[in-house]
Parts: sequence; C-alpha cells; structure tokens
Amino acid sequence: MSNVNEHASRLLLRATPRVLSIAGTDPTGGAGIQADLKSIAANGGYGMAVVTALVAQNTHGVLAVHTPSVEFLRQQLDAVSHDVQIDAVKIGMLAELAVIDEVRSWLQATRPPLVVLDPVMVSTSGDRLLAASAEQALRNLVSLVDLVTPNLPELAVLLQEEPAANWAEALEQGKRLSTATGVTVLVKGGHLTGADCPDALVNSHGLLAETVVEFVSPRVVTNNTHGTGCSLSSAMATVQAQTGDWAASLSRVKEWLNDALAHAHSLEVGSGNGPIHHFHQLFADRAPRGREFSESLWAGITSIRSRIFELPFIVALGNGTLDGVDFAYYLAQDAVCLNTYSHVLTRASRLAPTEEEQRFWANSAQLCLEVEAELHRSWVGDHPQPAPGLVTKGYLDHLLAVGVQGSYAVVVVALLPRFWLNAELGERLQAEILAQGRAEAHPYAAWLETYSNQAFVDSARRAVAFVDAAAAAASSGERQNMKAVFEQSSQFELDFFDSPRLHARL
Ligand SMILES: Nc1ncnc2c1ncn2[C@@H]1O[C@H](COP(=O)(O)OP(=O)(O)O)[C@@H](O)[C@H]1O
Ligand SMILES: Cc1ncc(COP(=O)(O)O)c(N)n1
Repeated sequence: MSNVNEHASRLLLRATPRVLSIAGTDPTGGAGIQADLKSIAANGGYGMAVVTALVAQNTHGVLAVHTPSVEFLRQQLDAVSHDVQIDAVKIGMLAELAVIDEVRSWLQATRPPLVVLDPVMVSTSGDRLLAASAEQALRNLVSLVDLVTPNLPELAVLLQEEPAANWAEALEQGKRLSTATGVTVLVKGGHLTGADCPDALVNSHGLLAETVVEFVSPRVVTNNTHGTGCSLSSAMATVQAQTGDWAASLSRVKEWLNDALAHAHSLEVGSGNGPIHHFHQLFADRAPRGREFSESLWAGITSIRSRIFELPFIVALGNGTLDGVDFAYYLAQDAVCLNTYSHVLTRASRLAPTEEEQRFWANSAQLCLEVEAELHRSWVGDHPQPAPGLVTKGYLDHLLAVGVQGSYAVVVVALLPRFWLNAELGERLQAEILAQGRAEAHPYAAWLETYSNQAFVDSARRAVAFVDAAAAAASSGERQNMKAVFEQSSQFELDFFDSPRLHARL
C-alpha cells in the first residue's frame, strides 16, 4: 500500500484473488457493492463486501442514504481482516468524513497489499454520494492507495481545478495528481463525447513503461452506464492481483467492460440508466433454449435479408418484369446447385442423431433431385448442364467442404439458409403477387409456388427446429462456428440471387 516498491514486493499474485469491496449499496444491483461483487467474480476473483452506506437508489437516481455507525463499519472490516487474507481492496462510496477516517485507520492497521480507490462523489444521475465537507479527507486518502480511478469531474475536485474540457487536459490533470500524490491515476474518458472512449494510466514516478499508457476503445452507444466506474475499479483490483501489471490489467478489463456495455441492453433492468452485463461471457456459454439460437442467427443476417429484397433480380422477379435471359441463367445454375445440395443433405441424414432427423434430411435430398428434374422438364429443357458459374462454384465448394469436415450441427446450419431464405422469399413474393391480383398473368407464379407452397414452408420450419436442437447440444465453440457457417451460406444465397445480373450475359 502507498509506496510503489512496497506494493510490488508485497503483492502475491493469485489465480483467484480474495478481493474486498468497501462501498455503498445499490438495491437494483447495477452499482456500488452489488456491481463490485459481480465484477470481481466475472474477472475471476473471490468477492467480499463491507457496506459503508445503504443507498435507496435505482436506475433513475438516489432517494435516500443511510450511513450506519462507524463502530459497526469497523466491526465489519475487522470481521473480514481478522479471518481472511485479503489480496486486494477496492474502495468506493465513503459518504462522509467519519467513514473516511475509519477506513483510513483500518487501512493503516491492516496494510492490504493492493488498494484501488474509486473516489465516488456524485452518481451518474447527478446525486451527491459524498458530503462536500468530506472532500479534503478523500484527497488525503489518495496518497495511501496504489491506484485512483476518478472520472473527469472527480479528477477536477481532487485537484481543486476546473473539470478538463478535453482528453489532453484530462491527461495533464492526471499527471498533476500523480505527481502530487505518488499514486498511479486511471484517467477515464467516459464523460467526454466522441466516437472513442479513451482511458489512461498515468504515473509520474516511473512505475509504468511510460508516464501515460493509453487504451482507446470504441464508445458503445447505450444509456446503460450505471455502475461502470464501480465495475471498472473492482475489476482492476481483481485483475491486478492476478497479473501484477497495471497496463496488462487495464487492457484486459477495458475489453471486458466494453463487451459488458455492448450486452447491457439484453438485461432489461429498470427504465433509466440500466446496469452493464457483468456476466456476458458466462451467459454466452449457456446452452440456448427453444428458438433462441435460430432467432439470433436470423437477427444476425438482417442486413443480408434486406439486401436480397432490394436486388434488381428479386424486384423484377416479384413484379414479373424479369428478363428471360436472367431467369434462364438462374434456373440453370439452380439445377447445378440442387444436385450438390442433395449430396450434402444426404450427408446430414447420415450424421443425424435421431431417426426423425435422418428421415427428414433424406427426404429433403430426394425432393431436391425431384425439383432438379422438374426444372429440366419445365424450364431448362434439354440444354446440356452448364458449368457452374463463379458464384455457384463458390457456394458449392463451401457446402461440400462443410459436408466433408463438419459435424452434424455445422452441416445442417450450412444447409439452412437455402430452406429459410427461399421460404421467406417464396412467401413474400407470392403474397405480393396475390395482393396485385395477378397470379394468373404472372410469368413466374408457377415457379414461385415451389418455394411458397405449404410443404416447403413446413420443411423450412422443421429444419430451423433441428438446427435449434443441434445448437442446444453443441459446445459454445461449435455454436460460434455454426453462426459463422450460417452467415457464409446466407451471403452465398445473396450472391447467388445477384449472379444473373453479373454473369448471365458473359
Ligand atoms: N459509452 C461507453 N462506451 C465505452 N466505454 C465507456 C462508455 N462509458 C463509459 N465507458 C468506460 O467506463 C469506465 C467508466 O468511465 P466514466 O464514465 O468516465 O466513469 P464513472 O462511471 O466513474 O463516471 C471507463 O473505462 C470508460 O472508458
Ligand atoms: C453505492 C454507489 N456507489 C457508487 C455509485 C456511482 O455509480 P457510477 O459508477 O454509475 O457513477 C452509485 N450510484 N452508488
């Protein structure tokens, strides 16, 4: 504590450090001690907590603060330190002078090897969390810790200066605070505006490789920033106790924090500034339920789907103005495609874990061959099978490679876009034609019926359900692979619909 070399020599690195948070509460779980415990656990530490103040607050603001007696605070602190070997301490809201004095006295008696101070003064909602009369005592506490993590308004109060107007001024203030206190300062750029969100470690005493070590990450567009400062400081205490390297710790923590901000919306906690998603990584490893996985696949190709409906080929197919040359090219390539597609469906059938799935994929393989034969009978005629065009070849190589190497889950997800996108297309174009009352006169209505008929739509639905079942049984690594393969096949579908425009007249 306090002295740089002392910190380095006393810090014993641990895989699961025991980290104590000394802070206030947030009953909605997004800030204060509740956020600290999640943040410590999410970063691999064992979290402990001593409450300085009970705060009635939510995602909109602070309603009331109750500060228990300092005697009781000391009892809590001693209860922990008399029993547990503490590897790191994070200090958050201290509320008032008497609390600061008590924590200071405990720190001096206990001398934990690593202390991070988040000088909490005002909440995101603008409510005071530190009495103005306690600001000087908090300033005096800074020189006792190893890292201080002020936001820009707090940095200004610690220095008794005006708040920095830009990042360069913030870094200068960070240097002044480090020079004055001997402590490393984590200057945070969350309160600035701009596409990026910079943070920097500043130490004017040669502790770091350079005086300023900066990390920039993209600013996440979100209102869910409640408790980011709390979460950052407790994560820093935890990771530093694992690595002993401030720069490495901030690099890791910032990446985690950015993802936690990016996933915050999925929690749906409160109607104000919601919490970040501390456990996004853990939740990503959970097996998906119901249609969760396929819904995420579908959402992931939103832009590909809308681009398909904007293609000149699809627009003209829908309104019946499609040039015969384009349509003939498309059908000839489709016939080539269906043949290989049927091979890969057969492979899916062989790998399928249940008889129902075996039958489904085998039937689909057979249907493909029937549709191919029908294409030749009704549309393509007796022309010799053309060579696969560039896009067709790319798509088929992709399907065959997955078919040879992929697990069942990966093979079926590679096949899925053809079912799903064609069913969507068939349904939408058919509805468009019916709405125009032109089913009889439409030159391609009969062909569109292949993909809009109920049997095809049902088989697309069953294929989706089998992919969901396969995803639920897959490992998280395999699910990631499934998602990538699904996106690749979908991109090939888009390119395939666009290929007549590019290649029909070569
Ligand atoms: N919208 C955002 N996108 C990415 N990172 C952010 C965003 N808002 C805050 N941060 C990060 O969260 C941490 C807390 O920052 P800040 O908002 O400055 O402090 P505080 O929460 O104490 O007010 C910093 O690491 C900052 O870079
Ligand atoms: C008990 C407690 N401590 C700290 C904060 C600051 O939260 P933020 O990180 O959003 O500024 C808070 N709202 N409540």
